[in-house]
Amino acid sequence: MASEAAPIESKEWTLDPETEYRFELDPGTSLAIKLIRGHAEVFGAELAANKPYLFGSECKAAIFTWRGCTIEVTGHPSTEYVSEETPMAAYANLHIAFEQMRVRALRDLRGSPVPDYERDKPTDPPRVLVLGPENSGKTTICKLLINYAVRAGQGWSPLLVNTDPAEGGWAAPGALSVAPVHSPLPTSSPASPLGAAATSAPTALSSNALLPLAYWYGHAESKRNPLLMERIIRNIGENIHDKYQVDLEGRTAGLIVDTPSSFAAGSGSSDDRQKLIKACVDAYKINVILVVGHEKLNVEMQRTLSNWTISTASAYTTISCTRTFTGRSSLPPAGISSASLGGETLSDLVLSPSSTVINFDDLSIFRIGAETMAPSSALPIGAARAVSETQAVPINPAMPGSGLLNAVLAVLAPPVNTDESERYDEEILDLPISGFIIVTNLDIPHRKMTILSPNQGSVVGRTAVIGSFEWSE
Ligand SMILES: Nc1ncnc2c1ncn2[C@@H]1O[C@H](COP(=O)(O)OP(=O)(O)OP(=O)(O)O)[C@@H](O)[C@H]1O
Repeated sequence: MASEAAPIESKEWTLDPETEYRFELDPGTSLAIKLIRGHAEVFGAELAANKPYLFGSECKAAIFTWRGCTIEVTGHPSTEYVSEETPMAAYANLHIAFEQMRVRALRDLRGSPVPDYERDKPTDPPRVLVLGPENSGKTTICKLLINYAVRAGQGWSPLLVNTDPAEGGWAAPGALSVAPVHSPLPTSSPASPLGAAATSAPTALSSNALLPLAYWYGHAESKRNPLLMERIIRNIGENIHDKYQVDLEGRTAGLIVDTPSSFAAGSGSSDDRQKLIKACVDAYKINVILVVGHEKLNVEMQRTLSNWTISTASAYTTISCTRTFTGRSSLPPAGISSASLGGETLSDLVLSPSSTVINFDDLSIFRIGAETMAPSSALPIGAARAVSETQAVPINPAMPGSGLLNAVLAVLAPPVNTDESERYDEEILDLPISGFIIVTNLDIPHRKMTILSPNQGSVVGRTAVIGSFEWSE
């Protein structure tokens, strides 16, 4: 029998007010952090005292304290140090400004008296678009501002919109999503930067309160199919609009939109980039653009979108993070038997995907656009595409080279309206995701395929869409 690993020694760190303990983890290692004295937070989510929090999967994060604290760290991070230079004071100021906007919006909605000094101030809640280069800390700022809003004690549930398909928000990479956030979002692993949600986590979790609405884009890069990206951005916007029509108070909490780094710069066409930024501005009625660490983009935004408040936040330069499909749970360092990972008890985090064999005809599978798609600007003048970017092309699993083996597919929700006369050609683009499957085996002679799914529900009769993500163990 293998002997248990010897407990790893713990180290105490005493942090002065407004400083942070930063760490980075190597692959396969984990770290447990316990708050011993004082108050501390990780990207805006408060740590409870005397409870070990587990970090894994090459996580890179910081424990910040406003008033000083002592933490106990168990594990061997590849880098650890205390930084006195943090952008937190600037972020807190932003939060205060947004909080005032929310209060004014709610006061206006309820018809409450307005103090004289506030009479000329706008009454729109903050609808913030966060732009910036790769690893500049965009997702972190979104999370922090959302966490401060939900902690304000006013009952706000701001919407967090994720338009970064490489990240996938609460769904799998390739998805764009939105969810109202009711409680602080945890940090534990770069594989699930926003924590788990009902659609991606085991059923026992408290984070199941988070119910995102997600659409399938299917690729990591926005330049692959900007037209489809734009359509999904607008679809999410329409859903938000519909929600706000029936939830007038909910609207006053505002929203925060995380974007991919390709919106700030990149190898794609700058026209497409500008179009996608404008699609976000229109679809989410953005009134604040927050540019993270990108002076040139800040100036460009001021020029093109002169009516908005543009703020620049200082960037945190980072190493790149590996992201995985499911965000497997990390094992705690030796000596730590119970800990919380991303706000959840470790024992609740065992995923149990189910494998099923289905007939080829049980599922209708499509690809949106052609498999390889040159941008429209690269086509010869006058040339038309054989397959348009938003055309749903059926895939026959019996055809060799279908690309289905090991592919990640999004299973779409059935159309709400089943009236045949209401159907339209591109309807498939407007259906949200209801789950994911991976094709693990194709048996062409018997016209059967094996699928692996995190959900137990049947997919028979459903529509699934392939993208460019492949599953690998
Ligand atoms: N103050 C900090 N101390 C330590 N790590 C940090 C700090 N701020 C952010 N990070 C880490 O840096 C990494 C990159 O940050 P983040 O994901 O927010 O950047 P991003 O701009 O959204 O990245 P991408 O371009 O991939 O979308 C994350 O792992 C995050 O946890």
